[in-house]
Amino acid sequence: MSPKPYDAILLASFGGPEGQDDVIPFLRNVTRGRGIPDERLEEVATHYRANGGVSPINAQNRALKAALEAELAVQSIDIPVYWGNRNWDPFIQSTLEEMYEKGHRRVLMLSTSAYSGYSSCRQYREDAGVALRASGLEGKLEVDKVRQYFNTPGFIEPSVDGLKAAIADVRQQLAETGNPDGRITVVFATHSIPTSDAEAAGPKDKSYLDGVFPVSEWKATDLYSAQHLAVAEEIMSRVPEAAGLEHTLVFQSRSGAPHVPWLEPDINDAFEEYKKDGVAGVIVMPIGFVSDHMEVVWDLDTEAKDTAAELGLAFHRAPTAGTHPAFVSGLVELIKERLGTSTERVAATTCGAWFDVCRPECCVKVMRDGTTKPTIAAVDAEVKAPAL
Ligand SMILES: CC1=C(CCC(=O)O)c2cc3nc(cc4[nH]c(cc5[nH]c(cc1n2)c(C)c5CCC(=O)O)c(CCC(=O)O)c4C)C(CCC(=O)O)=C3C
Ligand SMILES: [Fe+2]
Repeated sequence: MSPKPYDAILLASFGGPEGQDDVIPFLRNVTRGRGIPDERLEEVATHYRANGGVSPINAQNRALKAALEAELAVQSIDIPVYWGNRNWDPFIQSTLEEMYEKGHRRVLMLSTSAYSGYSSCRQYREDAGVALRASGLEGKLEVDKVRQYFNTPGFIEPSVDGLKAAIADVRQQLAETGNPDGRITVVFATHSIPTSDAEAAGPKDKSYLDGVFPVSEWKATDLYSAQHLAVAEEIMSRVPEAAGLEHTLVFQSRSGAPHVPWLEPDINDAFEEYKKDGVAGVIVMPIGFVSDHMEVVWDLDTEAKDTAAELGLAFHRAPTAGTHPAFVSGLVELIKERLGTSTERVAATTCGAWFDVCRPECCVKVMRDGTTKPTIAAVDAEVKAPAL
């Protein structure tokens, strides 16, 4: 897409509760209209309750916002960063209203979500589309979106550092238990999603992917999984110490009704299989996430770690990108790309730079009433940019 003089950045994220009283209202916001059983909500509430009702995600987003502001200042790029969430205060709609009141007219949205898919990409486009419509700012405030960045060097590099440290740690753990040559599996972990969402990920007409991520390169699976597999392979190839280690992609944090199929295997079930196969240690690489939020500290550092301990597997969980300097400067590169001050569209992996503007019916989700929600940042977006 041709560059534009954006006048503000919207850091868009998931949001999380900030105290015990927020937990249930937050979970209701997340699951509204999605058929998540009450028992699952009660179960997830206990993860937040154990942490004082506070999700780590908001502090992590405040830190990311500060790190982006600092890097923009170092590079003398004069553009303010605002923050808004899908599920908790400050909500995307109130942030967009504030931005408009302060005089901004061309906003570039940057989300804390790296891959294609409904929850990861399209739902952020809907959040903005719905907010513009509900606030009456449709046609008055332009909101575009930074491309999905799973396969940018800035997203990959923190995991390269993390994998190196993890291998050293697990080797040490195994040596201490008298098994220095024990088999290690590198387990790349991401959020499970319904298989129907995985199949709908990316442009509906897959021929749009020719020259970006041709179907011939991800024949065996869906686009969401294929993007993760490409990232996993790229990380493995950048770590010489990982040569000879096996690696897999697993899924975590499944919700939804039991009869609805979600991507598998679950990380805990996978650990049992590895144990049976003679694996001695696991390295968990949480590549599906951008910060060490609740899905990481609970589902991986608590549940999966416990499973590993019960099975007698050595365990190490690598950090997410967080505020790693390579990640922060990589995000600034993506902003510069859209401002037109950097012309290089960087991409790592066999997959090329993703779309700035989504192709028709990308990651489409039809609601229960048969309609789709208003979106931005797509060739078929319902909410049009104003003629400025
Ligand atoms: C792909 C994906 C990402 C990764 C990409 C991205 O980062 O965007 C992600 C991130 C996150 N998911 C999070 C939390 C939750 N996700 C839930 C439910 C769901 N997630 C889904 C998918 C994803 N989720 C889906 C298909 C559902 C079913 C309901 C629905 O279709 O919406 C529920 C409901 C209860 C439950 O069943 O778990 C909660 C509480 C938090 C915040 C953590 C914190 O508070 O620190 C974060 C960053
Ligand atoms: Fe989630």
